[in-house]
Amino acid sequence: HFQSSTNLPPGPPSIPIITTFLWLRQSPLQIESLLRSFAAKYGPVVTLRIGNRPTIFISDRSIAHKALLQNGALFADRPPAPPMSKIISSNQHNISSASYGPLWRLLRRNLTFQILHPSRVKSYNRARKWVLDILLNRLVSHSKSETPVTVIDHFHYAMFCLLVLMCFGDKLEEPQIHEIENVHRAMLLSFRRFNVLNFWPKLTKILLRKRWEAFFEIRRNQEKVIIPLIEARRKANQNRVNRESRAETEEDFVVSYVDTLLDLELPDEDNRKLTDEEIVTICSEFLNAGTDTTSTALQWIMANLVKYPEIQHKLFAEMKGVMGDGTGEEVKEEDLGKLPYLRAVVLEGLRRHPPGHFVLPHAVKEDTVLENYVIPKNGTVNFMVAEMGWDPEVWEEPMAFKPERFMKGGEEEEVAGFDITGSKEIKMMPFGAGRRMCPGFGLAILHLEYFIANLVWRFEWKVVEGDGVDLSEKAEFTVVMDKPLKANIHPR
Ligand code: HEM
Repeated sequence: HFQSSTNLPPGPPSIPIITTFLWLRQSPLQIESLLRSFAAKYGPVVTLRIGNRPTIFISDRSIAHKALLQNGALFADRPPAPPMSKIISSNQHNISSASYGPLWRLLRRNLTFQILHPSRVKSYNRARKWVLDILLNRLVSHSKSETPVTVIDHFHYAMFCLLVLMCFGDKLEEPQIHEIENVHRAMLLSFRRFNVLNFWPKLTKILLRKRWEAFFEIRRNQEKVIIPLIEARRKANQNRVNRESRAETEEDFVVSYVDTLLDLELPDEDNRKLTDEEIVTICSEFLNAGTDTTSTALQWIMANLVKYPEIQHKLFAEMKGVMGDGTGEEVKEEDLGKLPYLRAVVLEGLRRHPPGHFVLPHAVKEDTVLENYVIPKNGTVNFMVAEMGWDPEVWEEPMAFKPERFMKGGEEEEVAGFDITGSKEIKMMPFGAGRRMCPGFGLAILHLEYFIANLVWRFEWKVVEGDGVDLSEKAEFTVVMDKPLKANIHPR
């Protein structure tokens, strides 16, 4: 039908400004259940109008595969940033918001090849050990009090430390890390409050002038804390002729993300260098992208290990098989590859409790046909991550937590063969899929495995009698536990 091939995907009729109000007032989880009911009514590709852009949601994994993998280049763009995000992203000069083009490619390649390359990731092992010791010491001193420990703040801090050390060099001390954390937290906490500024900037610049000022103040504070750190790396680097030779001469010199950003030249902008403000933006993207996501996943997984002691026991037994009886020692990174059940626990955690229930908004550069619908270039496209991983056609009892799915005899290929990038078929997509897929997925899995292994190796995690483990969700920056995990921990 010619008619249907020029149509937007179906969706509820709406008066734009009302949907926008609803969008702002409802919690994202309410939106998600609303979307589920729309999908039941209108099918797997649905249009909503938010602001003045048609927003399209895709809930079906094979359509997602068609869009993100088979037509990857068409669906790899991002929509223009709304006013507030434009400021936070230095006018879309970071990886997650840059439009699909040379700047995005440069920044993404820099992260992938300079920082996330396995040999470079290895060079951060001292940082990981340092942070693990901080975390374990905090837990050991807590366990002496014999009261339940609420873990999320500890997990969050540990992940944040790790990324700060990768970002600014591993010579920072805890007080400096706290300072960086404070300015970032201020920005994240205020997101909801500032969201309204995105929709009616002209109006809100007058009506909500104080709110705009508060927002600028938070951004300035962030720059005040981060720019001196950038300056310090710049000075340190000026003394060297060649960083690689320096790495050889100074045994403990570790290349940081900032170092690599200082070297970049922007191909589209007369090969200029990044400004300090842009570097602040890109560093803060790095810290934000990897902290809440990973610590949320860690909390969900530990919650399931507390709730299902038999799974925890099986995991401990697997480690014992590799480590022998040497309790007290840590599980080393080299050992992680010998622990398939550990990997299965992590994958199952990411499937059942993906930290983000949506990817970041995508866009197409040209009107594009998908499933006989037109995806318009002035629109936004999103994918329902959680739905994809809960498809009963792929997963038996999709809402159950069963790492055995990923082991021999389970419904999936074994962990070693499981393709989290979904290149042939999308069965879950906690990291997205295709060209915009999370570049940090390998690092995230390493961090999860390393911490889960050591947390379980060092302590037995037990449910708090009478409290249980409540797996209800709450949407914040990521989808977190509504009742944060509390557990009793006993040194093994
Ligand atoms: C469990 C942890 C993590 C999860 C679940 C996660 C998930 C995601 C998702 C769903 C996206 C959006 C994909 C899309 O728009 O199609 C994304 C993008 C991104 N993530 Fe992650 N992520 C995690 C950890 C990390 C880490 C550790 C880093 C940094 C090293 C990172 C850096 C990024 C960046 C830079 C992007 C933007 C990619 C682009 O637009 O090209 N993430 N992530």
